[in-house]
Amino acid sequence: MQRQSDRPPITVGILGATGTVGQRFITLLSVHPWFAIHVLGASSRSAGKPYATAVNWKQITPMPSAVKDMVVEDCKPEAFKECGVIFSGLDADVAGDIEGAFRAAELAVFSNAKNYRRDPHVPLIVPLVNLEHLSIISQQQALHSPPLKKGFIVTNANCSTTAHVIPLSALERKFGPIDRLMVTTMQAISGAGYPGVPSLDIIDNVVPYISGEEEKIEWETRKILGGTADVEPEQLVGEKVLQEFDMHAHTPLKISASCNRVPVTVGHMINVSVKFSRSPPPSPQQVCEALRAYRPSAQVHGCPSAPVQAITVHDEPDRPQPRMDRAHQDGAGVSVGRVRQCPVLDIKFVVLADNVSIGAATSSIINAEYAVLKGVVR
Ligand SMILES: NC(=O)C1=CN([C@@H]2O[C@H](COP(=O)(O)OP(=O)(O)OC[C@H]3O[C@@H](n4cnc5c(N)ncnc54)[C@H](OP(=O)(O)O)[C@@H]3O)[C@@H](O)[C@H]2O)C=CC1
Ligand SMILES: N[C@@H](CC(=O)OP(=O)(O)O)C(=O)O
Repeated sequence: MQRQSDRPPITVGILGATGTVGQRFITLLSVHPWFAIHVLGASSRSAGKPYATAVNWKQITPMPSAVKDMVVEDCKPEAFKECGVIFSGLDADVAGDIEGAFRAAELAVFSNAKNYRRDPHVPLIVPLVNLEHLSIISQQQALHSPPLKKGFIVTNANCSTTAHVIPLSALERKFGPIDRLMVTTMQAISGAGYPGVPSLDIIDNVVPYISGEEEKIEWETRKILGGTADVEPEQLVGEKVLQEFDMHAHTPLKISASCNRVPVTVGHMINVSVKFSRSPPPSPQQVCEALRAYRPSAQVHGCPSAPVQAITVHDEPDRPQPRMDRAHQDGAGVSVGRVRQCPVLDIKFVVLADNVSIGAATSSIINAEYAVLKGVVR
């Protein structure tokens, strides 16, 4: 079989290319071994302008020269019809209609937006956790009217959900199901896009509310770790495939999330406390060993953007910290620290993830890499 690295690059389009996530897509894809940026799309405010004029570039690396003169397109499928893959960093207010139209036009869409995450026939994939859920794409295509041959939508999760399900997946694979879970987030300002939270609201402050976030984290965690949780029975066409991976089919996961916005630019930190179904629970040392040994299928299958180490475990008592640890491995993995016994549940720890990289763009890219390896992108 011919390897992807021996083939011509796959042309890709980026929707929402001027935004926080779109800019990270450009940074990562401009040096990608398989994908080549072909078209950039954004709102009518940006369309028709050269990318360098339309965008307010906020990455710490310079804008890649190859995109500077590309003229930004409206997000209409015709301009993207040559693309093998579409990455979407669209504002959720418009992502539903636009991504739906791209799918109907037989385009393969990898989305960061929340709009389709709860659809039972759309995979919600954190690539260091549940790449196997990609297998429900064929059902999504079959159910579309008319049935689709190449078009589909794959979503990745909320950035906080992504951060904590990675260590949770490592623990469940080693020690069996988690029974219950409390998470408290400290979310960076960049999570709200640009310009995001007004400076007068966030400097010298913590805001203990992010609209819709707690419900999303609770629901998404159950869909990712529990396969089909909360899906109405009549919608369960994807059930058969997902149940195979569902550790919670008979032991529903109980989860409570509390979300806070903190004055950090990039990097979501989450305090996690877990109770395992099994008794006695693993010790903190066993937990650290399981986290360090975790090797998700993105690594096993050789996805080029997968981090070498999925979970970096810190022994220092005051790590991870956003400023010091978010850039580790280009933000493609997560960092865990302060693994210790919890006197109320079993074990508690803190996890840090770059919300724009593994929390968004990097996840989409690894999902697409895996889809290429599996022949789903044609
Ligand atoms: N930031 C983060 O950490 C994360 C974000 N997400 C999700 O990713 C998506 C993008 O987020 P983010 O980059 O932060 O958002 P931004 O607000 O920074 O960017 C939004 C993008 O959408 C485009 N857009 C807005 N309106 C329209 C329209 N009517 N038609 C076409 N394009 C439009 C904007 O183009 P223009 O510049 O022309 O207005 C811009 O490119 C959102 O759905 C968000 O919820 C998910 C995980 C993490
Ligand atoms: N709401 C998240 C980022 C985000 O956009 O999430 P979602 O894609 O789930 O709407 C944050 O503010 O940090």
